[in-house]
Amino acid sequence: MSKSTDTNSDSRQVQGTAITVENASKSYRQADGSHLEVLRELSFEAEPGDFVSILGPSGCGKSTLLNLIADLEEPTSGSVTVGTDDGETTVGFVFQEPRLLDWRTVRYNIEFGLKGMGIPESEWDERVDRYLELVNLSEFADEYPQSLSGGMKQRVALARAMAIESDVILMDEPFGALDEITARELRQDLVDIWQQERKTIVFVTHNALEAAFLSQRVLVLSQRPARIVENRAVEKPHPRDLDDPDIVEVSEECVDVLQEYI
Ligand SMILES: Nc1ncnc2c1ncn2[C@@H]1O[C@H](COP(=O)(O)OP(=O)(O)OP(=O)(O)O)[C@@H](O)[C@H]1O
Repeated sequence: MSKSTDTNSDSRQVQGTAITVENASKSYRQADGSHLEVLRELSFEAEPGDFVSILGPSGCGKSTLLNLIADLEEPTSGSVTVGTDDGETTVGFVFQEPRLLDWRTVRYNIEFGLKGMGIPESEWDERVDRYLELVNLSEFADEYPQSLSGGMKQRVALARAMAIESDVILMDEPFGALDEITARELRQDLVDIWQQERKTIVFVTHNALEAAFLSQRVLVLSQRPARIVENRAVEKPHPRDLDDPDIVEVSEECVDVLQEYI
């Protein structure tokens, strides 16, 4: 895992890993033998500890891009490198649905992720306690998910992803199913956690304002076959407000580009 210190205003000890995507394309073979071209020659880089959002129309290939970064799928051409070519890297995923085991406690749900990653049992208690504290759920460790609100469940999912201490966290519309007030709270919490942990985060969303608020960089994808039609740095340091004119301006620019390429 690479460690370095960055120079921007969100500087903390950086824990994450770089991502390099070079001319990556992805096509799927369909039942009738034809090919569905989903991603076309995408190139971008994320520095260790960056927060990058991917914004794009429905079905353009955002989840496919996350799968390439997670090494769950191979690009048809081009390359996707997380960390160095030879190093082992780990990724944590957070999805739109929290995907918790409802019949198991919050603590067990996080331990289950640790077990899956081969983390020694002797470390589980410390990790679970630490990451539940980070998401403000310490007192809910022994509760079952059905007694938690949607926002709390999503916090557990975030703690589970963080607890494996992966190099990269991939988030696929994690707040898309939450009401706006809860989503606002979680966005701020995510920024706070990111500033403390400085993992590399790639965050998929349909919401341009969310992307502008959270990230250091917003990549806008076109309709399929998706290309990167905007690669926009967001210079404003955190803490940010959703209604800050600089953030709103970035979001409006991204929406304009989206509209052009839909
Ligand atoms: N394994 C697969 N085999 C065949 N086609 C696939 C496969 N995975 C994804 N696709 C197709 O690729 C396209 C892009 O899917 P993907 O889920 O990446 O889009 P998305 O931008 O994440 O969508 P949404 O915004 O609706 O979440 C879709 O047409 C989908 O049907």
